[in-house]
Amino acid sequence: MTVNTQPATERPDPRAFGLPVVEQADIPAELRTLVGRVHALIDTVANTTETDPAVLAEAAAAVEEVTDRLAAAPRRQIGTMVRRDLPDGDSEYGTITNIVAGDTNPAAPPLSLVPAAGGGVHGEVTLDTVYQGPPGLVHGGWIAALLDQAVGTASSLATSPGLTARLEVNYRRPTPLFNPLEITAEVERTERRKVYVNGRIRVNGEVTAEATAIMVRVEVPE
Ligand SMILES: CCCCCCCCCCCCCC(=O)SCCNC(=O)CCNC(=O)[C@H](O)C(C)(C)COP(=O)(O)OP(=O)(O)OC[C@H]1O[C@@H](n2cnc3c(N)ncnc32)[C@H](O)[C@@H]1OP(=O)(O)O
Repeated sequence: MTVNTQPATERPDPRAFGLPVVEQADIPAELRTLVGRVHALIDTVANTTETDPAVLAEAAAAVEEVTDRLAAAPRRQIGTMVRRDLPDGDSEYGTITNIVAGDTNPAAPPLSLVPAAGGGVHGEVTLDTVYQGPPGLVHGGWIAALLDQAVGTASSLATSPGLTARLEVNYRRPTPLFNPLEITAEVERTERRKVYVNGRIRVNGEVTAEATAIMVRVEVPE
């Protein structure tokens, strides 16, 4: 079995594919604050018991006004990437609106995956009712999404970026909302362009879901 790990320097630069790159450090603090406030708005709207039509109409008009004001500026190009410095001195790219870990996506949970001391990646996130499936529990699709992101990031950092060809999730226990979820993933082995990766979510040290995945590394044109 070959572990065919490419050094980080061979990772493709998204600019070579015509994708704009934003430095994470250059994202304005005020935009981050706005993203957090909009997430709070989503959570609040999803849970409000307000029924007064005047209050609801006023809120909708206020949101529309802010949306129109921000829409006056050009939208980002689809596929815009963000380059992040990692604690180990390496760096990674990800789409800036990635639904699981995008810096500017108010629907994304505040998940940051970083290299783990023993290899692979780890991150921690606490989910609110925006991600609810069964009462008080994280939606199974979102559990898969978190694991997909973790195995994809582990594969990308250990080798080079790829697409998920296969993801098998084993839901062992309910994954609760409002509890810190510890997410880890690591590469098991590599065969040509296929990267076999394992990941899991733990709550209070107990595994609630685990995944095995095959990532297929994207071919970079010469
Ligand atoms: C630029 C910078 C980007 C930075 C990104 C940061 C990432 C962050 C993390 C993001 C995380 C989020 C991630 C997401 O959300 S990724 C989004 C969800 N995934 C997709 O949309 C993928 C859709 N599928 C495809 O595009 C193609 O099928 C792929 C690309 C996967 C392969 O098509 P391609 O034509 O390229 O390759 P090939 O057919 O020559 O096959 C090559 C090898 O692979 C083996 N194989 C193929 N399929 C399967 C399968 N289903 N099970 C088992 N094995 C499979 C195949 O047998 C062969 O093996 P071998 O003959 O060598 O033994």
